[in-house]
Amino acid sequence: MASLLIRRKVSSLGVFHTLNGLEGNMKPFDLRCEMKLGPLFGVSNKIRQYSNSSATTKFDFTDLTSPHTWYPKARRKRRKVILHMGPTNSGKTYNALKRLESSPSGIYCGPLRLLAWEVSKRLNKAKVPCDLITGQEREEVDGAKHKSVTVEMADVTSDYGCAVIDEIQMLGCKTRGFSFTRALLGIAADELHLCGDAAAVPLIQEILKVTGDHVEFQCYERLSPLVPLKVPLGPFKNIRTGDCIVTFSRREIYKLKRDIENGGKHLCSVVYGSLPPETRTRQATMFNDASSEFDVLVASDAIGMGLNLNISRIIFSTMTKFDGTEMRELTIPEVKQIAGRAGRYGSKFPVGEVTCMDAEDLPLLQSSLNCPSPTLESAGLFPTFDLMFMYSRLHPKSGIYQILEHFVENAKLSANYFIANCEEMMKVAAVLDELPLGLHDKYLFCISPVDMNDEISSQGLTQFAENYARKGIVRLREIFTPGTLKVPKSPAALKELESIHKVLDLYVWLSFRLEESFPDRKLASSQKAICSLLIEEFLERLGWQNPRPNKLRLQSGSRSLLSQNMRQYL
Ligand SMILES: Nc1ncnc2c1ncn2[C@@H]1O[C@H](COP(=O)(O)OP(=O)(O)OP(=O)(O)O)[C@@H](O)[C@H]1O
Ligand SMILES: [Mg+2]
Repeated sequence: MASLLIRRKVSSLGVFHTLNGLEGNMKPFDLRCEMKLGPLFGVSNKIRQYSNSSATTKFDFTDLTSPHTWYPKARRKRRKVILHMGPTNSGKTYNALKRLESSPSGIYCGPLRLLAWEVSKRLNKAKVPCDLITGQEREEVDGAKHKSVTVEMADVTSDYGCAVIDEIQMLGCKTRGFSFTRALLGIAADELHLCGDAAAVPLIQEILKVTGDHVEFQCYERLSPLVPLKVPLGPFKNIRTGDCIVTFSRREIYKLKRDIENGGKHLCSVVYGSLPPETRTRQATMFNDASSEFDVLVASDAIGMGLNLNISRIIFSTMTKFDGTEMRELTIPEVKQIAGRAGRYGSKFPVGEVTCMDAEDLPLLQSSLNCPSPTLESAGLFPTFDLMFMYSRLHPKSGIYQILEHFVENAKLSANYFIANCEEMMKVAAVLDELPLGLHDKYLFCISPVDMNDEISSQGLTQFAENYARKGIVRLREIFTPGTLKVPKSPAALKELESIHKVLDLYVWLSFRLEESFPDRKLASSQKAICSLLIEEFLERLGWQNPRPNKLRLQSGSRSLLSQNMRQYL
């Protein structure tokens, strides 16, 4: 590992990567939304007084049965909630965005950075100034009254004319669901548009019974047909322009890319979860661009939600995926979401097709497409920091690990909710409890976008937390030497560069929350940009192995462009 001076020895990186399509930065919400209450991220005086008083002993902080009361600003409104429900590619998001565009102020909350990016671009193009805000990005536009954000960044402290929560069925997700619940209960908008699968309707109705909101429905039908094919793909020579091959392991993605490119007819863009978001965006853009030679996409389910790509046919290379614990078959919603990327209305391909590489998988594909998604039973929930803080006042000896464990084991919930899976946070908590940090700092590190299954990423977090605890200031150069990044020469080196990108990304994330203690955001951002350009250069070089002279010429042209792009960062 050239550039990261992580103290402990990093063993070889044999971790099996799951590509579950979730954004790397999609850790739980940004505290500051709730935390405008006081200087130290909002542990307000009111709460301090309250938590010092004898009332704390009588109050059960693990009682999470009325989460709608956590958001007084939203509760002061009688929101008009419009449920846009229907299958993929039916215009749900399109119609909700039309309302957003025409409102004097608004916020779009999406599950993916790519979607937030697409929406901010669209609004700005329509002359509606719109900020883009994700965990690690703040692109502010002069005079903007609109924001496009990843759902974890949903703002529950401001007033909006209109809000959109896209892919609302994600509130049933074990790890990220609670951020959707928070946005659903907490956004103070006159109009709240919820887009998603009809499987979420009964649950949303139940949840909103206690908020006093007015609920309306708009049901949608697919705008263009999706045809499940009766035959599998067959040999790779049957691949054609506009195809997207879906697989769930990083290794398979690169193998497929190479196999297809070796055929000499196509170049492949790739999109998967652990690629830097900006690289994913550029790879998707390149595939979407008819004038680019990258006419085939090889992707994980990172493309599976809401995105509008020029895909004519989805080909499942497998119908099973490793979900972090075990290999399992794809669920009905997963199959529908992924298949729904083919033949988007208004794209180059008016009819979408879907098939598998393996004939044995066709029956599962067919049955999944024909079945309705199972109705959602409950939504994710997670205690606010204030509740944890008050609980900690009663149990001053408990570390954050014990506090989290206590909430997970003892939280009282109504039937509409389940407590979020916070195993990842608890892995971080175990490390942090060794350090002399306050509860809030620990909480902040716990919700940061670290990937604890990635050794480099988790050691980056440990070093940031240790240096922060020791000195109160963390200089990037203490663990990173700028100028040492290189184009990866092997898949292992590529993976390492992706991990380095994650550490730099973590630094940027922390710098937005602990500005004075993490002062090198500019340097971290520029090194991040170099990482993603080097990764892209590696991806393009894979393409050059292709024995097509005309493509070679084109690619070397784009390489010099890439080098120029890099020079501005170096
Ligand atoms: N009335 C319309 N006029 C023009 N284009 C439209 C219209 N409705 C939808 N579209 C286009 O059709 C495509 C699919 O629409 P949209 O993204 O809203 O579907 P969706 O139902 O949200 O799909 P998903 O469930 O996959 O998110 C988009 O490119 C959108 O711009
Ligand atoms: Mg949509």
